[in-house]
Amino acid sequence: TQHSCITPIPSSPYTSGIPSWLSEDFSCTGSPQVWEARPSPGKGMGVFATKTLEPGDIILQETPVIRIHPPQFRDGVAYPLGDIETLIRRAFDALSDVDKADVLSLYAHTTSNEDIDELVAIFRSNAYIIGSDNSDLGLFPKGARINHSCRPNTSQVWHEKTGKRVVRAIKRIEEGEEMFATYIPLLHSHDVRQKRLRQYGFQCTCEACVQQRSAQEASDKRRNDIRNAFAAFEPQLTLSIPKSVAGRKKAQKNANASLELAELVEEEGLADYYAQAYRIAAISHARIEKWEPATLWAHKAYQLRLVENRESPATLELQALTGRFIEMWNEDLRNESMGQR
Ligand SMILES: C[S@@+](CC[C@H](N)C(=O)[O-])C[C@H]1O[C@@H](n2cnc3c(N)ncnc32)[C@H](O)[C@@H]1O
Repeated sequence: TQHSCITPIPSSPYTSGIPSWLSEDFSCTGSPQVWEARPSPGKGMGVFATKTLEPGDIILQETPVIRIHPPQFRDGVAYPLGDIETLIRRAFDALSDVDKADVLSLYAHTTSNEDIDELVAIFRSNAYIIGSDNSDLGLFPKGARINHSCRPNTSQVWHEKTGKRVVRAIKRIEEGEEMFATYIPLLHSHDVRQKRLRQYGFQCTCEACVQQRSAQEASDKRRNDIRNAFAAFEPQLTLSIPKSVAGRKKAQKNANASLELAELVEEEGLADYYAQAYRIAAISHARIEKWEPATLWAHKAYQLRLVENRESPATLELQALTGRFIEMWNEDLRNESMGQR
């Protein structure tokens, strides 16, 4: 039996196209359950690790018990819940008694002055956006027990092909530690995040939100700097190597800034953003023809994306970049050794 679920990362998969094992349907079978649901002080139920997990380990893979396609649903825009009541009710009625009981046991936040259908309230508190174009909503009774943190240690990816949502560790999680996901975008200040989370009916008491004021302010500044840096780097992420002196100087400055960005994201512990920062460091070093760091950063970003999804455009792009940078690095090494002869 297979006891761990770490996607194998080959040491040199970059040579030609997609390695055969990548196109196989990897699924983690026979792994023991690595989590348990139990009360989490101040947060209702929560999900806790029953063994120590490493980044990339699969925590659970789950098919939605209810999946609906609300018309005109747009990610990021509050949806009129009344309109989806019929869809939810119809899907619920078709469930087995066991599944119905599972759904009805989920937490539902309501305020005293609202008259809201129980199922709709359950959906509002627990449903995740899914679908290849983020156009559906899915209810996952096991994953729904994972509480929110503004410094999460898990992330989840929806796989349209398998119809499953895969939750993985993105940091080392010690046995007994609680697992957290994020319900909101995290590159915002404490106040903005709290406001967003109030829409879900709770005041966040995660480790990032209960820090002392000075630590809070430092964290706000880091998140703000990271968000600005991501935006500022966006137009610079091309592989063209600047020729002018001014262009080269700017590219050198950017390469240094990209290292600071990677450090900042790590310092803030926003593991969901590591791959994005590492990709920026990779491309920024390629633009100054520093092929060794370019390769190493691209490889780091590739490894993270690979675990998330083997076939996503982001993964394939990083695979190609790593291969290309390795070739350039090799050429440098060859030229160096010729020069020494
Ligand atoms: C998707 S459910 C998570 C599981 C839930 N704790 C339960 O008992 O089933 C979301 C609800 O959990 C609670 N919760 C999640 N994260 C929290 C946090 N960081 N701080 C306080 N409450 C939280 C809130 O009541 C929220 O509406």
